[in-house]
Amino acid sequence: MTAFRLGTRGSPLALVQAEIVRDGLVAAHGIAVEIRVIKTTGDVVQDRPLAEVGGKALWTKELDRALLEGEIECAVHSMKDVETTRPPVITIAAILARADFRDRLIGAASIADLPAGATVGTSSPRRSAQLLRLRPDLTIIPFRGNVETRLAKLAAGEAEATLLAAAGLDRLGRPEVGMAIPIDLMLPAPAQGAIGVETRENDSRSRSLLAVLNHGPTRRSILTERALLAALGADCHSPVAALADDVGMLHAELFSVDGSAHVAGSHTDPHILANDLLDRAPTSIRSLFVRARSADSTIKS
Ligand SMILES: NCc1[nH]cc(CCC(=O)O)c1CC(=O)O
Repeated sequence: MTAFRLGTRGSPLALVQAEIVRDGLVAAHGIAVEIRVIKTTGDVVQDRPLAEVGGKALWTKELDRALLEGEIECAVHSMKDVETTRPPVITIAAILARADFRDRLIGAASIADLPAGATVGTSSPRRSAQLLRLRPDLTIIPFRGNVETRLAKLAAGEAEATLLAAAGLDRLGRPEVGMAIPIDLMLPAPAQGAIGVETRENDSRSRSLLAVLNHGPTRRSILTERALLAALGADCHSPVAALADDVGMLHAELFSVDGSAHVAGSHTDPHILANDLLDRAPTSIRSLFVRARSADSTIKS
C-alpha cells in the first residue's frame, strides 16, 4: 500500500500541525504517512492585508485542487483560515481537540499597560477593532506574514506590540511568548485554536482513517461558530469574534472597523444569535456583513 498523503501549506506552523495529524494517524493505524507541501497564493502574497488580496480562499484553493486531483488524500488546515462555505465534494473528516483559543499580547503585560499612542501591528480587522474599542489612542499598522515573520517585525521595532493566537505560539514551541488576554476582554476569532483535516466526500477509506482523530466537543463548537459566520454573511473584512463553550452556549461580538460600535450576545442557536446581533447592530456594523438579509422584512434602514 502506498503512503497516505497529507497536504499542507509550508509555513512552520502549518508543518507542525501536519506533523500532529501524521503522528495521530501513525499511532492509531500504523500506516505510512507522507507530508506533501503545497504552495498557496496566500503564502506568496504577504505584503497586503488578507482582506484585500482575496480572502481565505488563497489558502485553500491549491490544497482543494490537489485534493480533488488525487495528489493528496487529505489537507490539514487551521480551521480559522477555512472559508465558511466549502465545495460540497470536500468534507471536514476530523477536527482535533482545541488548543488554547485565546490571543496573546506580545510587547506589553496587558492591553491597559500599552503606552499611550502605542503602535500595534495586526492585519486582523477583529483584533484591530477590539484593541481600538479598549484603547482608541492606539495606532494600528498592518502586520502580515507567518508567526515567525511577525515576531521578527516586532523585534525589529516595526511596532511596539502585536497579537498572536496562543495556539500557534504553543505549537511552535513558544509558550513563553506574550501574555494571554482574558476572553472577557478579547473574544477570539471563530474556530481559533482548532486543526481540521479535509478529505474528498466520496473517499470512504480516508474518511474512516481520519475519523479517529476527531474530537466531538471541539467539532460541535467549531461547526457552531462557523454556522454563525454563515448566518451573518461574514467575510474576511467583518470584525467578528465568537466562541462556543463546552456547554453549547455560543458567545459572539461584532464591531465597527474602528471599534467605536459593538454588539455582543449569547445563544445556543447560531441563526437566532446572528439575527439578534444584526438587528441590534448600527449601520456601521451591519454594512460589514455581506448577507445583510435583504429579503428579510426586519431590516429597517
Ligand atoms: N491567520 C493566521 C493563523 N491561522 C491560525 C493561526 C493560529 C493557530 C490557530 O488559531 O489555530 C494563525 C496565526 C495567528 O492568528 O496568530
